[in-house]
Amino acid sequence: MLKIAVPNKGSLSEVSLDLIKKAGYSCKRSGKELSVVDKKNEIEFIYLRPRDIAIYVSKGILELGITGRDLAIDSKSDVCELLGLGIGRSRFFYAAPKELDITPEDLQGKRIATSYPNVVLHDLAKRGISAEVVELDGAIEISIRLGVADAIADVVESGRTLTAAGLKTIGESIMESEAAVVAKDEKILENSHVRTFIDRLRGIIVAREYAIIEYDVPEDKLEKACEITPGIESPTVSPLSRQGWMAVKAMLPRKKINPSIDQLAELGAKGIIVTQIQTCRI
Ligand SMILES: Nc1ncnc2c1ncn2[C@@H]1O[C@H](COP(=O)(O)OP(=O)(O)OP(=O)(O)O)[C@@H](O)[C@H]1O
Ligand SMILES: O=P(O)(O)OC[C@H]1O[C@H](OP(=O)(O)OP(=O)(O)O)[C@H](O)[C@@H]1O
Ligand SMILES: [Mg+2]
Repeated sequence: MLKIAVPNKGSLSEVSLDLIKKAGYSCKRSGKELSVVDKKNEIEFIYLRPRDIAIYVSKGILELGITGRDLAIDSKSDVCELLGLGIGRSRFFYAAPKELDITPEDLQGKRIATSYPNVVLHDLAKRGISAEVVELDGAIEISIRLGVADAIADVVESGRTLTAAGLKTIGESIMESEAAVVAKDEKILENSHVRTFIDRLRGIIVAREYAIIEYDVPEDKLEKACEITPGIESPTVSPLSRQGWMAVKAMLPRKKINPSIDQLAELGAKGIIVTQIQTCRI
């Protein structure tokens, strides 16, 4: 039976489990079970701390895992990413008290608090900076005020935690992260259950990024309309019973929905409808 590690807590847990559920798998725990078997799909979902997932996968103990790219890098485990999931997105920055006017190069000889020691040590080495890395488990932002560090390196999402602690980022982001499906290597794709799992998750991710747009348009405006909604391969075009009018249907990136509706309406399109996609295979 295929064994897949899923995050048991933290920022990635709920979003990953929701994605797996929408892809038609049953992985929901009723209590504190450490694993859930989906008999129908022959998969065992193992609940692990996201930080540990890449370790089990790299050793070949579990075939797949869902973890953060940054956590996998920091664990120094040898895993490859089969699919970025577009959830749990974050950036990783150095930060210091907002009144200090410093750059990462000024961190020489300083104490830097972080939960990602390997990421930070690697970045400091790249910059040729020697600094002390103070490893903490969480609440990193308060470590400067409490006197154990001069600067921090941490995950930033909205930036609200930094602002609340009177800190600001310094320098460019060191790393961008999202949740991803990881495996020991790509050979695992020879397993049909693995391919199905990846394809189904991809279906949900693509469905979240696209919508279906449908509208009617005068035949002489069809070419221009198809340029606005080119779809993936090409739009579906069918004649209306009303002479001189065509119906068009296409997939459209969500970000383009409103500007495209404006342009189509301007062109003379009527009955423009946009619907959500639940899942897809493109
Ligand atoms: N706002 C966020 N805070 C922390 N991690 C985030 C955030 N947004 C996305 N992530 C990602 O979630 C993963 C960290 O998850 P993890 O469960 O280890 O820590 P956490 O979410 O801080 O949970 P906790 O501190 O409660 O254990 C990383 O991949 C990180 O990039
Ligand atoms: O930019 P923001 O949206 O504010 O999010 C980033 C913050 O969230 C996380 O902390 P978390 O809440 O997990 O607490 P922790 O520090 O104890 O891990 C992370 O370590 C940052 O502190
Ligand atoms: Mg945290």
